[in-house]
Amino acid sequence: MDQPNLMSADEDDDGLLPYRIFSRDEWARLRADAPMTLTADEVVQLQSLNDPISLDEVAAIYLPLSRLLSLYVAATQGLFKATQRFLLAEQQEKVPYIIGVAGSVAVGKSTTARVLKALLARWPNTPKVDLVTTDGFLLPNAELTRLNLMERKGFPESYDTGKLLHFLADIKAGKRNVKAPLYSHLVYDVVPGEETTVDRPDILIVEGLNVLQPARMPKDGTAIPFVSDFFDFSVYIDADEEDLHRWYVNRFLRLRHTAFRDPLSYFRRYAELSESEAITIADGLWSRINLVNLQENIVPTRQRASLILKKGPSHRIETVALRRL
Ligand SMILES: Nc1ncnc2c1ncn2[C@@H]1O[C@H](COP(=O)(O)OP(=O)(O)O)[C@@H](O)[C@H]1O
Ligand SMILES: CC(C)(COP(=O)(O)O)[C@@H](O)C(=O)NCCC(=O)O
Repeated sequence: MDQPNLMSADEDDDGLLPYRIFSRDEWARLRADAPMTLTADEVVQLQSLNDPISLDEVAAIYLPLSRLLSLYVAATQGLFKATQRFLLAEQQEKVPYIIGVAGSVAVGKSTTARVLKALLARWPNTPKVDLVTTDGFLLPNAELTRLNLMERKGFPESYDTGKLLHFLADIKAGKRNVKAPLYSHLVYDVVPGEETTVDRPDILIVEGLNVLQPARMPKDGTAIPFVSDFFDFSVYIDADEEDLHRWYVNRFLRLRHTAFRDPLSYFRRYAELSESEAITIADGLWSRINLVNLQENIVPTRQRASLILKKGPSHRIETVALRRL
């Protein structure tokens, strides 16, 4: 197989960042002999509204990634066994391998996470793969309103980060039946009393815009881990601001004809707006909240990811950057 062309001069702005950069074609070649385990129909089922993905995208981007992850998971299990041997410990059950998926609102994190989950679950050893989204760890709207944070939804202060850290610590400690709260995009709020249960999967995917963010440092010097301290691997989905803005507004316009018509929708009142009124509302939400959050709190975490997938204007991944170990 050809060696990928490593463009060292283009690796980063100042030559300091530890990534190998691949063009789409170079990365696609690294699929090697990984078999296609999804059908075109299954891929359509996995995609989100306004976030197209094709079988070609799965073959070129996600099968090489699945192959890389199968090698990394095996290596991590080897390291785990080595540590057990060093500690003269009884052979313990392996702990879940945790993969973080980060990126802007409307970049298509949910589609990526679902495609990854489906592919990993179809490895020959059929691992159990679970998926959790961090929006469940947002503070409920009532609490955000009380704290005057409704215009800061998705910002670091809008999450119960302590709860998320405890959740991840329990998973890594090998606990059974660990619960995570659930968020509804329809109702635009955390759903009281609804939970998802994570019961010792082989792999857990944790998706959310905040997953690579640093801890807010406590003044008393107590050590607080980063969410990503619990990750074995992380993916950042990247796209240009203009593309993200357009995808967000287009999705909002499409939701007017679908989800917003549901009586339970928080945005019910927007279903009847004219297109130009809807564009004004969506532009406002994007520029006041999601764009500011992207610039201040999400893009600065990009360089912490193990892998950066850079999308072009039609959601097609054009470049892949893999962190050097
Ligand atoms: N107001 C809404 N009503 C219903 N579904 C929504 C709404 N906003 C977003 N969604 C859906 O929620 C999911 C998550 O969206 P988002 O947090 O922007 O992440 P991403 O686009 O990166 O997956 C997507 O599947 C999207 O289509
Ligand atoms: C819930 C969100 C913060 C997204 O969280 P994610 O699932 O991407 O982690 C976002 O969809 C959101 O509601 N942003 C606030 C502004 C808006 O209504 O778009």
